[in-house]
Amino acid sequence: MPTNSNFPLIRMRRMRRDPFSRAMMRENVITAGDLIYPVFILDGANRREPVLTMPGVERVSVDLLMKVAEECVNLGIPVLSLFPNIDPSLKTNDGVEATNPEGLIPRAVRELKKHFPELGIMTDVALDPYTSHGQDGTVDDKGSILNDETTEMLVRQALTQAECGVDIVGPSDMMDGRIGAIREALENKGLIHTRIMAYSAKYASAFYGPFRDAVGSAAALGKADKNTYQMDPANTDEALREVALDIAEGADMVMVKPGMPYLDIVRRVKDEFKVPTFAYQVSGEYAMLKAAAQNGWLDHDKVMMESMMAFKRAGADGVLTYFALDIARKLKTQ
Ligand SMILES: NCC(=O)CCC(=O)O
Ligand SMILES: [Mg+2]
Repeated sequence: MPTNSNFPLIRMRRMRRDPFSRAMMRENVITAGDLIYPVFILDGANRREPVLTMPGVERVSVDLLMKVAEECVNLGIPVLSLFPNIDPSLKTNDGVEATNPEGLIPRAVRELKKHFPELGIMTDVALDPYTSHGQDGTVDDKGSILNDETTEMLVRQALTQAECGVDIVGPSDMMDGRIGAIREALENKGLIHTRIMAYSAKYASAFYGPFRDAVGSAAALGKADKNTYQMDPANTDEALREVALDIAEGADMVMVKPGMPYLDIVRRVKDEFKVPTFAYQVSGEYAMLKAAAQNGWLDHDKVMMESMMAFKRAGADGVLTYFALDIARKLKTQ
């Protein structure tokens, strides 16, 4: 026995013995209010297409999106986040379709706000669903992603979204200076209530693979990578610098992405800045858990809830997750 042990005065198992004492000492809880539900949408009416690499996830047309929104409201999920699958004929080098006020996302936002004014709506500010090459910005003839030209387009995209009533814009592109540029443009237009959730520490991750199938940018991107703007998975201090810059530029909330493999970053960001901090359990994380569960290798609901608890324990104030409906339904029956 080590000399500093107080055994048997201290028996850690005493408090774990019964459900009531486990409940008394539980440090974290999961609620529906922690969830943000990312939804893929496409043009047309009464259309739904399964995303084959994300079992249980579909792309839906705007009319069917209303049913999804209704379920979010009924389950107490506060925010729905929209991602578009854009018709290839509308894609260009500069992704200008992202600024079309009659485009898919603006139409969806107006429809949602008309029917569910109390539901928070978040939109992605990024050009990859709209570009012919699948990068998040304008590409020059040497293949470089142009920071400042891209930022101008992102500002126009964010204003288009804010003008049709979106509550939260989520710039996910990792261009330098875009949070400040978007915040200034929103203020200048009197759009002072539009919240910004900055994808501040977004890593160049292979866990995004299924998402690129879902929005239809995978084929265009091919074998290219996003290493010149998204972060190197080897770094942590750099994430803190990115977050500090986005807060200084006017972000209301910051995000770390991916989620489970980057919980160390979530914890460092929360400890350092004490601002609303979110994590994105990305498509590849979802696909891994779903595939293992489908094979009978993992218990679906248990790993889903445990992964959510891991985000809470790491300090996340909320999580964007494709499991959001499943988690909220489960909470309701518990
Ligand atoms: N801007 C949003 C994403 O890139 C999501 C990635 C994923 O779910 O894999
Ligand atoms: Mg940055």
